[in-house]
Amino acid sequence: MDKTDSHISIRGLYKIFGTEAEAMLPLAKSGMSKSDMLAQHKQVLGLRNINIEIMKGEITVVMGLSGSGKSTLIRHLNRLIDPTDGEILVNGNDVLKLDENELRTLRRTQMSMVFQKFALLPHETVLQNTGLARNVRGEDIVETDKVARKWLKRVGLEGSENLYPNQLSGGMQQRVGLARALTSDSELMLMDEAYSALDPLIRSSMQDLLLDLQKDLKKTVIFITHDLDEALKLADHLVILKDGEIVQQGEPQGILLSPADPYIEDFVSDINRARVIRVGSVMNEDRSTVTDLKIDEQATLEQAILVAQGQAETSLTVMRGHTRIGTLKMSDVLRALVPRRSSTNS
Ligand SMILES: Nc1ncnc2c1ncn2[C@@H]1O[C@H](COP(=O)(O)OP(=O)(O)OP(=O)(O)O)[C@@H](O)[C@H]1O
Repeated sequence: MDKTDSHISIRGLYKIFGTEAEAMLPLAKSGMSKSDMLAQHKQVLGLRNINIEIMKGEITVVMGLSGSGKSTLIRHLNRLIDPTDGEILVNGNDVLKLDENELRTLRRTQMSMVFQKFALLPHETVLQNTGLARNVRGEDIVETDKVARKWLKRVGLEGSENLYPNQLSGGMQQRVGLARALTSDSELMLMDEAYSALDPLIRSSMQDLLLDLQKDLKKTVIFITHDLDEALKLADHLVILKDGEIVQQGEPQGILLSPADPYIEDFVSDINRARVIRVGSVMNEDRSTVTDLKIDEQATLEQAILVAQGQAETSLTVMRGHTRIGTLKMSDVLRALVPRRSSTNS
């Protein structure tokens, strides 16, 4: 991995909530469980030894159940919370060493947030809400309006500029939240359960919109969710938290195909694998078998099965653009459709 591509480095991060946090650190480092620390010392282990490289231009999804530490982790990035131990580097700068002024500048210029509850100002119009971050920074109003209008159009809200938030549906309000983050022009977008309050269809279209925008924008996005389908759809890099610890992180297809432990196996067991696993993750690189039946490496296994018309003996030629990059055998597809289990009796 090229270090220059790292946007945020989180190294050895620990967070313990309570009056004796510092004193608890050696216990947390020696592996005392969260429940023991709570029972014996009345201190809450929020995060333990978190190490993540958040790469520029990627969507990093942090996923975990309620209480796993997602919000605690994201709040460290803009220093709404200080760690008990560890380092956070943003573009190589240690955020723990910033003074109040530098921190304010970091929050206003380098980061934008999209929240689940939209956080729109009710007495300001859509256009004013969208330009908020730039207005707070004291930027030229005419230019801000121009940029805000551009992004409102891009997220599908052209014509709604003069409406007020309560005149919009939830999905539209979330589009304003997204347009506002884009108008602020920060390199980093923090999206905290941003789509969790939306209806499934609207949620799905907002996910598509983010992926579509990301093709051009290549922002660094940190997306928090407790929904595995959403995580698998959006993530370039997926971090799975449990009880304040990372259980597994990596490229989502790799996690699906090689879950690190029974917790992750359980987590991924309900996924519709045919619709989520991609041909490129399952193919072999043998290019000697040439067949007329072609499939793109980004296609899902379901699409591959359709192309092979369900014939078990068929092989497909896997393409990246116009280049042949490998072969997909239906036997490999079948194996990938059955979740890997580390223990057969579980
Ligand atoms: N200010 C605090 N004081 C004490 N404990 C806290 C505090 N903030 C968080 N915690 C604890 O830290 C752990 C992680 O909480 P956190 O809110 O980060 O989880 P989460 O994954 O974001 O959950 P949710 O999805 O419900 O928001 C929990 O055990 C929580 O009770």
